[in-house]
Amino acid sequence: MRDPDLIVIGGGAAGLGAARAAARRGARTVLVSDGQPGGDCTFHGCVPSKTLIEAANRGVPFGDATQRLHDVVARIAATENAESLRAEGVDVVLGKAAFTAPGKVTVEGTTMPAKRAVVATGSRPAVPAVPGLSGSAYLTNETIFDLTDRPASLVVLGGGPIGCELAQAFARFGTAVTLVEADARLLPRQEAQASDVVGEVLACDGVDVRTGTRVTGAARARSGVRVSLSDATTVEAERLLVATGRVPISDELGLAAAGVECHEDGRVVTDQYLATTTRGVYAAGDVTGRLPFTHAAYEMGRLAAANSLRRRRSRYRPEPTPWVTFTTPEVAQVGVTEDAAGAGARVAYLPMAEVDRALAAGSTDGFIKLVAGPRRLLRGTGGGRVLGATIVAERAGEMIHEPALAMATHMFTGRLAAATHAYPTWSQGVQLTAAQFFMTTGGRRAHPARNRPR
Ligand SMILES: Cc1cc2nc3c(=O)[nH]c(=O)nc-3n(C[C@H](O)[C@H](O)[C@H](O)COP(=O)(O)OP(=O)(O)OC[C@H]3O[C@@H](n4cnc5c(N)ncnc54)[C@H](O)[C@@H]3O)c2cc1C
Ligand SMILES: NC(=O)c1ccc[n+]([C@@H]2O[C@H](COP(=O)([O-])OP(=O)(O)OC[C@H]3O[C@@H](n4cnc5c(N)ncnc54)[C@H](O)[C@@H]3O)[C@@H](O)[C@H]2O)c1
Repeated sequence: MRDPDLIVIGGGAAGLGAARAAARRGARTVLVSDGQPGGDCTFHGCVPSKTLIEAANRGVPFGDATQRLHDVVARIAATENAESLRAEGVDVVLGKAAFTAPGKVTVEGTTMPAKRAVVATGSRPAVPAVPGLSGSAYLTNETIFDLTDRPASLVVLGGGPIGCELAQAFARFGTAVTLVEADARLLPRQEAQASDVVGEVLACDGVDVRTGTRVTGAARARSGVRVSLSDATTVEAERLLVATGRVPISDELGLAAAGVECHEDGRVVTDQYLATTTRGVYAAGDVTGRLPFTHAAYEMGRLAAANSLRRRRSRYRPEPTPWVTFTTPEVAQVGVTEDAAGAGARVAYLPMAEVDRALAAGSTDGFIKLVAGPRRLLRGTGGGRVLGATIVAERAGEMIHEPALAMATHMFTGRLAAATHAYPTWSQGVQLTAAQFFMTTGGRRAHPARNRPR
């Protein structure tokens, strides 16, 4: 076989994005993956978690839900397997890759020349150093989707997206769930008001939410596991799920041998073109520590591969990338939050209780918040360009794409306000919110952003 033009290491979303983009450009592309292509998203992340969440919301019993989960994973994995990738022009090598020198990659004892490479090795669960935890048979996202029987009780460590999504899903299946979060609020990376709504709905679902609380110890107990908390209480449950963040997979890759530098916490150092510190080597996805989402990983992979193969490179622009936490209601965000908005920014806010469709659906938890820059032509009145949005609503994951498109196209809020939206849709709430940059509507008007310290 002739030498590859590009070697992609890792078969998750970032690796798939990179390999497909390179093959489409006619480059001889080799994808090295130490498991079936698909990565975390397909096998241990988005796909199984969203299948489980949908089943829980529709009242499907746990046993049927896990069967459905395996079917859905298999169907999606079949679109990404070695055979289908070969049909797209990508050669797949199954095995663990490592750099042995600049321009050289070894896979299971065979060395390949790698004048261009994309590192897309993803991340693994971060497990806190808590006495007794390692012996407590804890679950992570790599094992929880293999459960066949519903646990009667579950302690979830970590109130980020994984913790909140799965705590609610298991509570809806009938498991008694305790959710422990070290920060003062759930989903600490999102708007504080979003955390409040999610805390309230989880409590309504029967989840025992303990924020501002750390785990100080864990031990096996007759019921399963006993967890000691920093507030001097203990919780016993059948199972324990650790969902306390991620660590990039950059060790055991021989990156130092290739001159590729990493930050202290393992993130591969990349510049605005996703280039690493070694010429010809790019990185994409979770391993970079940039936006930790499937669609962002895929886009980074696509761009990294294109940049490695062409002279005129493009910058990676993360700002208009939306993300969604799939609780009920969903929490969706793009761009800046009110707290992070700069001077001159204005904010429009609308509770879902004032959106007719939400009233009709009897699903009024949540709000829409739009952040816009200054509009100098209108002397600061009116809305400038859309800088960010947070939407908490039953269908927030669908609604966020309008503000995301506005950001991607540098749109002014006036266009959102002026475009006729169908009545009565959830998205009409976005139009009503945007209108507040121009007039008082329903007694509400956009206000200067309040930058609150966290
Ligand atoms: C429970 C859960 C739910 C999630 N839900 C969502 C969601 O709803 N929406 C969303 O956008 N994101 C979600 N995410 C995040 C998303 O899964 C990740 O951001 C995404 O998978 C990152 O893709 P990646 O390609 O960077 O890494 P990965 O998917 O981790 O892929 C990396 C691949 O590289 C392989 N690899 C590692 N080292 C080597 C080596 N030396 N040689 C060869 N191969 C190697 C790994 O085995 C893996 O297959 C979720 C994550 C979790 C854990
Ligand atoms: N819908 C989605 O897009 C989605 C869903 C799930 C996961 N993900 C991604 O997967 C990654 C992992 O998710 P995650 O929720 O594990 O990570 P995370 O880092 O977002 O959240 C982890 C949470 O655990 C808390 N924590 C850390 N140590 C703790 C301890 N000892 N005790 C109690 N709490 C502790 C942190 O304060 C944090 O709130 C994230 O990057 C996330 O964006 C995305």
